[in-house]
Amino acid sequence: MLTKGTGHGPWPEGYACVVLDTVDSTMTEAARRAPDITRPTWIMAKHQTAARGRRGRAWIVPEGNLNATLIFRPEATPAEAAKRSFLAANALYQALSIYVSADKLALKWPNDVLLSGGKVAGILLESSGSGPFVNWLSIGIGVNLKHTPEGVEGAAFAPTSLAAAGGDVVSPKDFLATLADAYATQEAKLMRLGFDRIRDEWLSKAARLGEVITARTGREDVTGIFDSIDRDGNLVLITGTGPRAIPAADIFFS
Ligand SMILES: O=C(O)CCCC[C@@H]1SC[C@@H]2NC(=O)N[C@@H]21
Repeated sequence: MLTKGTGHGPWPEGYACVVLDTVDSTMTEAARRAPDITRPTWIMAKHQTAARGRRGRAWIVPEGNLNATLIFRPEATPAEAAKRSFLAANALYQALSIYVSADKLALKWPNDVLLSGGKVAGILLESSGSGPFVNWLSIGIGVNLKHTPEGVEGAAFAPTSLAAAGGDVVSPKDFLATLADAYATQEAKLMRLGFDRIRDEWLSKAARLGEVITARTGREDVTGIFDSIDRDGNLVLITGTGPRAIPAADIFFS
């Protein structure tokens, strides 16, 4: 059972953790360290000067929020590696539910965590490799623990924070310890039971499942009933012309 972690450890078996004061981005730092990584390593920074979000957006990081990247070598194809975003979302849901009532939390495809309807956490995946398997995978995670970022423009979901939603006070390092534990459990589940079980867990926490939503792909807006995610992690909408599997989009609720 997941319990509150402390930044003093222990870290999950086989994992390492590095805590830095200031970096440009923990994603960039992970890529710099990639050649020397011999075991899964969490890289946390108290401050980031050039944090990035999905689709080239900036990520605003007031002090007291979590900035961390897990880098490891998953021995997976790029498509298999990409499914790790669902593991990360499940782990975030579990970790956050230690500090705030779980009925306020929901997962939004592809990889956001909502708290009282606002975005409390985001996930960014990056990988490198030219063969059939990725050489390394980085899972970047930002969690608004203490502060709600200001100046976020054009977001489909307004940001919120654990503090704003009445959650417990927790330091980034203590939260990371809880999250690291939850993520290691997800990896073990993937190895033992396969992606279907990860997907089922994700779907059980999904926002607006069975309801009408809109996916903005960049080329078109697709509106339909949110039916499922498929075995590749695509969003499945039932539209007026039949089921559509959507690999990448921003989601809007009606
Ligand atoms: O757009 C999103 O929702 C993803 C945001 C990911 C932000 C995190 S903070 C830690 C890591 N370092 C970065 O530069 N980005 C990710």
